[in-house]
Amino acid sequence: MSFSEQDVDEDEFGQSYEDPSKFEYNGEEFDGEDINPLSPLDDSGKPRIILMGLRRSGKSSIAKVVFQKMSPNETLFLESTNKIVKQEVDNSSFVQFQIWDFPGQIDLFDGSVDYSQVFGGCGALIFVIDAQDDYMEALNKLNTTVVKAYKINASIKFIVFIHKVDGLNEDTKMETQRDIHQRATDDLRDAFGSVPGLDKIHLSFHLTSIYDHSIFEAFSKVVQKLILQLATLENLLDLLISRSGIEKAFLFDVISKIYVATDCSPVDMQSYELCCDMIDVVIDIAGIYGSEGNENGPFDASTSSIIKLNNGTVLYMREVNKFLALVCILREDNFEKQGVIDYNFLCFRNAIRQVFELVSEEAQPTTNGPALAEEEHLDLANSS
Ligand SMILES: Nc1nc2c(ncn2[C@@H]2O[C@H](COP(=O)(O)OP(=O)(O)OP(=O)(O)O)[C@@H](O)[C@H]2O)c(=O)[nH]1
Repeated sequence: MSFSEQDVDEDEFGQSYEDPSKFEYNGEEFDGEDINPLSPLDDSGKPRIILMGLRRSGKSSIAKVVFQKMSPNETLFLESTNKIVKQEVDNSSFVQFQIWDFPGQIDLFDGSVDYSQVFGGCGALIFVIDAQDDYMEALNKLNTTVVKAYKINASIKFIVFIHKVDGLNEDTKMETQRDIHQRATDDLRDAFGSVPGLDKIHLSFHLTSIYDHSIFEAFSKVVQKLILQLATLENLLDLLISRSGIEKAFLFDVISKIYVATDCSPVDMQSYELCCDMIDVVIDIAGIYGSEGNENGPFDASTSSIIKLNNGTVLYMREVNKFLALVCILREDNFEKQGVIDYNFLCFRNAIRQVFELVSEEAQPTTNGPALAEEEHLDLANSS
């Protein structure tokens, strides 16, 4: 991306930038439709995420709270699942996939289910362990499930949700996580003798609860494992924040509040919660005061919002497309150069569009994604 001399203006800080209106991508809006950044592994066209675990561990509650906006208290009345429930996550969502919720009582060896088909097309397997219960039986089932699934499909990503941690104090939480991590990896090591390659399995562990944002955060990490262009998106966000005086930036799937990427600085739960709350506020306000004729719902490419907190922090949100929004956290003094941030955002948005356009053009995208995130391809302005 480059621009010629005559297009350049200077702002009051002596910072030069191009008229942002020129950065509409060939005058078209990037609506993100028909692009799924996740790669399908079977002929359904959507990748599959499987939820497994013992009975009453919380699997259906997770799927309903995250993707059907059920309130956590309502899950108290959920009936036990007695057959595999398949849920499509695709309406109004950038990341499209299927969730298969397995009944807790299912026996992996009773022959009633064709597991080569189930695990063969699976992208990620989430095993849910109830941290408020005795977890020895759950650990045994985790081990047999991982071994069986890995034998069928060695590319599955395995994630363990240590769930219902809302009932535990901080010390017990940490101790439970350490203990489960230790036992689960030891059990897998013991199984190494029988299955070659098992030593390469990596289990990730997340402490989760449906009563706070931890379940959204953990699900974001799961979805990110399936995004082929993740490294490229992260590099783009790193470049954006370093040039714009931003402290933290999340690229959100607006409706699910899953973040599809963030910059390389660590995520703290409070920042993530603040950004989620901002999205809720914007959706509510846009729902009330937004234009009625907007067929895309409350959001379009020109939606933006600024919230100034009384601790000198600014939350800044910009729509990337119909489904995606960038939410940034920055210091109020750095927001004085909003023109630079806006300019950089438009470069960023174009780069994102190019990443996904290239991917949708390529039948077999490469694991690293296109090399767009290199500085010479992205002429960002520098806020300092
Ligand atoms: N305290 C707490 N309770 C939870 C949490 N998640 C789920 N629950 C409760 O756990 C119970 C069981 O939840 P379900 O979602 O039905 O469990 P499941 O794993 O789908 O159960 P099966 O369908 O029998 O396999 C419900 O009463 C939920 O309200 C959580 O994060 N914290």
